[in-house]
Amino acid sequence: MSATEVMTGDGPGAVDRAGAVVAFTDVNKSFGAVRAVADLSLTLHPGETVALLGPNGAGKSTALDLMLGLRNADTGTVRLFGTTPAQAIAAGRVGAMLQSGGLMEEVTVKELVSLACDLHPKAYRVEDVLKGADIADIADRKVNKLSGGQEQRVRFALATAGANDLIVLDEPTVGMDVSARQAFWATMRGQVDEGRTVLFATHYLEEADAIADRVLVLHRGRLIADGTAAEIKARAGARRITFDLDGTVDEPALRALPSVVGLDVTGPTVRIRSDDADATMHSVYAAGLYPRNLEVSGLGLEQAFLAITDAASAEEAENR
Ligand SMILES: Nc1ncnc2c1ncn2[C@@H]1O[C@H](COP(=O)(O)OP(=O)(O)OP(=O)(O)O)[C@@H](O)[C@H]1O
Repeated sequence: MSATEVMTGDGPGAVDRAGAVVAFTDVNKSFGAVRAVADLSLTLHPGETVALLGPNGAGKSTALDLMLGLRNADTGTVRLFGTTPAQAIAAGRVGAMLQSGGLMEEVTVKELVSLACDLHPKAYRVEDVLKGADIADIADRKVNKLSGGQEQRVRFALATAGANDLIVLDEPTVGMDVSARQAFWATMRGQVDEGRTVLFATHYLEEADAIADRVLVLHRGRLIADGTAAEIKARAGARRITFDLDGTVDEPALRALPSVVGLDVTGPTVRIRSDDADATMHSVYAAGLYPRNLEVSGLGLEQAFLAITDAASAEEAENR
C-alpha cells in the first residue's frame, strides 16, 4: 500500500455521512506557503471516541480550530451535525478543551465554572460539573494559583459544563501526572458511555491505543491513516523480526525478501519489520541463511505510527 493512500478501516468511518457528527469535505488551510491541512475529508459518527495523532506540525490543532469555527477553511466545507461549526456551538452541542487561550485569572474555579454553566444552553448543575472534573476540592481557589494539571482539569470542566454531543480535546492530559491522567480518562469514559462523540489530539500513543476506538493519523496536513489501533498496527507491518547472522550481512538481499517493509542492521543483528513474518522467515531459510537468537514480536502503536509517518516522509521525498 502506498503511504499516501488513506488506510481506512471497515469501521464506522467508512459509512455514509447521514447523521454525521463531523464532516470535513476536501478541506484545505494554508498559512503562507505552509499547507497546514491538505485535502482533508473525514466523517465522525455518534458515539465514536477518536484519537487524532501526528508529529509536531502535522496540522492537528489547525484541524481542530477549523472544526470549532475558530478558523475558516481556504477551500472545502466543515459541517457539525449538518450545520456550520458556529451554529452547532451556539446550539450547545459542542464542548472544547484547547491548548491555547488563557483562563480568566482573578476569579475562583467555581466562579469560572458557573460562568460556563450560565452560558451553556443545556448546562449541568455547577456542583456536578465540579465533581465530574474532580475539582470540587479546589472550587474556591483562584484560577491563577492552580498547578498545570489542575488548570487542565478546569479546562475539562469548562468543556463539559453542559450536555454536549461532541467533545473536542486538544492534548487534554498534558501536564497531568499518571494518576491524574487515569482519573481524567475514567471521567471521559463516563462521557462516552452517555453516547457523546469524543475527538482528542494527543502525542501519548498509549492513550490513543487504550481509549480510542478509531485513530486518525495526520502527516503534513494529510490524513495518512484512519482505522482502529489494531488495523493501523497491522497495516504498518504487523511483526518485528530480530535475529543475528554470522559473516557479512547482505542488506539489499534482505530488503528484497517477501513482505519486508522495514530493515535495520546493526553489526550482526538484523531487525526486520514484516507484514507477513511467516513468508519472510521462510525466504530467509530458503536463501540458505542461518538466523540465530530469533525473536518475532508484534508492533506497538508507537512503532506503527513511526513506521507510517516515516514511510509518508520517504514517499514525499521521492516525489519531490
Ligand atoms: N497561525 C499560524 N501562522 C503560521 N503558521 C501556522 C499557524 N498555525 C499553524 N501554523 C503552521 O501550520 C502547520 C500545522 O500546525 P498545527 O499547529 O496545526 O500542527 P499540530 O499537529 O497541532 O502540531 P503540534 O503537535 O506541534 O501541536 C505547522 O507547520 C505550523 O507551523
